[in-house]
Amino acid sequence: MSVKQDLKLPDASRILVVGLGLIGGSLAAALRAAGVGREDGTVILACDPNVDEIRLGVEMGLIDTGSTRLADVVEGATLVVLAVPVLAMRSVMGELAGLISQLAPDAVITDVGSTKAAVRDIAVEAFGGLPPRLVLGHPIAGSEKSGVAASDARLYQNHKVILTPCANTAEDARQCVETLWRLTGADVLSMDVERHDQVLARTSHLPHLLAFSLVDTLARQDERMDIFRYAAGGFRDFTRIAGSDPVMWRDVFTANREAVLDALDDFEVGLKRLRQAVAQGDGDGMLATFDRARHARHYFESLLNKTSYQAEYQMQEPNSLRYLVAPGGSVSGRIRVPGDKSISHRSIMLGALSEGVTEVTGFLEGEDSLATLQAFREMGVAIEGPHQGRVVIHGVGMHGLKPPAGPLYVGNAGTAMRLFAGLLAGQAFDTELTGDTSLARRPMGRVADPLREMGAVVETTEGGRPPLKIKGGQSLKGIDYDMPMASAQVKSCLLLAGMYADGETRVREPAPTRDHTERMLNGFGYRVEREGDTCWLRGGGRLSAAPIDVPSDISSATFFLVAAAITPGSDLVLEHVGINPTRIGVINILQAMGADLQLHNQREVGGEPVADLHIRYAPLKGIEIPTDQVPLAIDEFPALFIAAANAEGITRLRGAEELRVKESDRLQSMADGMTILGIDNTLLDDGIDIVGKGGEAPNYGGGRVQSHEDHRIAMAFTIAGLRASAPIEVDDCSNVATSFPSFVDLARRVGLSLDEVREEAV
Ligand SMILES: O=C(O)C1=C[C@@H](OP(=O)(O)O)[C@@H](O)[C@H](O)C1
Ligand SMILES: C=C(OP(=O)(O)O)C(=O)O
Repeated sequence: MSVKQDLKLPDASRILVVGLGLIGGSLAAALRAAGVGREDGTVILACDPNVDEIRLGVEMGLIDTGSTRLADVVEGATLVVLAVPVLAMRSVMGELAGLISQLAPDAVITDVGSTKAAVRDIAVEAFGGLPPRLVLGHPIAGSEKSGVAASDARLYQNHKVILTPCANTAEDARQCVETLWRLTGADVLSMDVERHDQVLARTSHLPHLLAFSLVDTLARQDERMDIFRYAAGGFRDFTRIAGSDPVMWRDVFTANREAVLDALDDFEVGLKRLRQAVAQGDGDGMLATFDRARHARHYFESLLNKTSYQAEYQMQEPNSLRYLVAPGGSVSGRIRVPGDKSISHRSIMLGALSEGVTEVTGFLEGEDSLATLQAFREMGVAIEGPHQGRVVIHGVGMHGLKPPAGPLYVGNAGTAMRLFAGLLAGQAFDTELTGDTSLARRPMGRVADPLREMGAVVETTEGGRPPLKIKGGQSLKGIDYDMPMASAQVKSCLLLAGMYADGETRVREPAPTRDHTERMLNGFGYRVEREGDTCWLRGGGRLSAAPIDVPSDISSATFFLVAAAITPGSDLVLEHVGINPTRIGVINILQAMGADLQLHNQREVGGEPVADLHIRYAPLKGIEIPTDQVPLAIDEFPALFIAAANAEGITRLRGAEELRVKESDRLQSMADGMTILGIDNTLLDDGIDIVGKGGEAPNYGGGRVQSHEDHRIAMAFTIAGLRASAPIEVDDCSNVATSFPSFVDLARRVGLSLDEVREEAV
């Protein structure tokens, strides 16, 4: 479902298109198709040096009238669109500047040039400064065809238009140009002029240059007839754009010379590397490049098509997926939730650093673990998949990673950033780790400080926040570290750095935390010892590839355990769930509350215990959560709070201040949402008291709650719908894809009544 703003240009506009070619003509055609002109009295005019183009434009019904002379058509124009090649802009703007007094008083001017700094500089020269009502723009659409005859009303539909407003650009003028383009069906976004030119040099100008060059090179060769006669789809796909307008492209390369040369230099480095791999028959080198490219293309395509959560942050658009949960129902069936997130991250990390090939099954194809996978591809590791949870990692050994070309983006994943910090501190090259807005708020001093004690050079921003800049080539030494908080991420970070350090790295934890890193290191032949609350390893070892079967994530299973536990009539089996003793706090807590939860078919897969969990509804009672269970259930509390809201009596949680530094402040986010639903709660610094009514009637009302960029908050309030008296709406739910991409499907399959609403940013 999509909610579209009612788009409208002011009545009786006079839109003047200067340059009636493919771009200007298609704009006019799209405006006509959107009804502009017929009902609202808007006139569309054009100016073009070619009288035939004007005549054709009128015949095609695109424009009302036109002229070859600007002076004939400027009178009273409210919106002027300069759709001429970049280098023609100088004379057109110069002429327009002389006629400016004839435009309507608040007239807006915009352009469609493919490079923006050059157009801005021309405007400054022509108008003696940048007019506040000039909004520079660039529709990213085109075709190898040219001329008004090729106009296409759908040319801009679902394409991007980039506006590059400057500091003095009037906001109402920008809005007017945005409306103009949105009427054509385009997505409009803004960036600054310089960034636009850099980005376009790489994504548009460079590919055009390559296509022109390839076709020209082949066309000069003797056997050219044969080459073109037998050209297959690949040649056609690659060279389609070599049929584009030469004048326009000459202008683009002239106007954006520096950025294009930078892009070309980078390309030449990559091409040389690939040439060398081909010359030396370096199959692994080729595979690494092709595989990285193939997946990068897929990854970025999903970002651009906005099928992914990260897209919303990278494109700087608000998170706009809302869940609508109908009240009531019950859950039943037999399901398998996706693979464990913690183990999935680690499988890629250790697989990449191993000698040999690691095959992973059950890998979580969620955005957090995919970000880890992508980061290793960017460091030269060949990784096949994921395909239905299967990933094959061609390990490069402890010292085989290559410097990435830019910052490594790990999205929403705290685990990725903290574990990477340790691993990258031991590399020979510099790196930078960045993440989304939620991750940018999370504390990284907890890893940066002990890493510095080990001799690492790690820079954070103020308050120890991301991005992290890690200097390579440092010699690390082992430390004996007493962790101030119970954190598996800090422990794992130090163990990973410890592999690159001199001597022993020892970590003492104040309470047991998940031990997947230790188990997997041992499974890969890297010895980690433990005595009581301390574990340690010695630097300088090696990892040998080993197969990994990732069990289902108990943290994802939790949402359905709680759903069944609170809903009369429920009976559900969750298959193949990881029940590592450091993760089973949720089982212990639910059982202590009176849940009818049994473990069947207990077995071990790849060093991790698993079981099928069978849960049936039984009345729950409020309890004091034992503090030793807190680290063992740390990610499960949002869902457990919903269990508490349906239990009889008060549930008290203490010693859980770590919840405040997750994807959101989970104590606050849950308290806010519960208050909206009418669930009685008292928030403390390190915990919360929740008063549940028990019984089988609805225990609270409905309402609209926020996820605060936190997947677990979103899912917790979704299952709350089962016992609400009215619908619950949960805002900001795209982040669910970070850990549980199939959540909605599975929720519906077991019996929740749940709709997804996607809203366009307004
Ligand atoms: O090591 C891990 O995979 C994780 C450790 C926990 O974080 P902390 O180490 O910050 O407690 C947990 O909350 C996170 O979801 C995953
Ligand atoms: C805290 C979580 O993950 P991370 O720290 O990796 O962002 C989580 O998944 O609940």
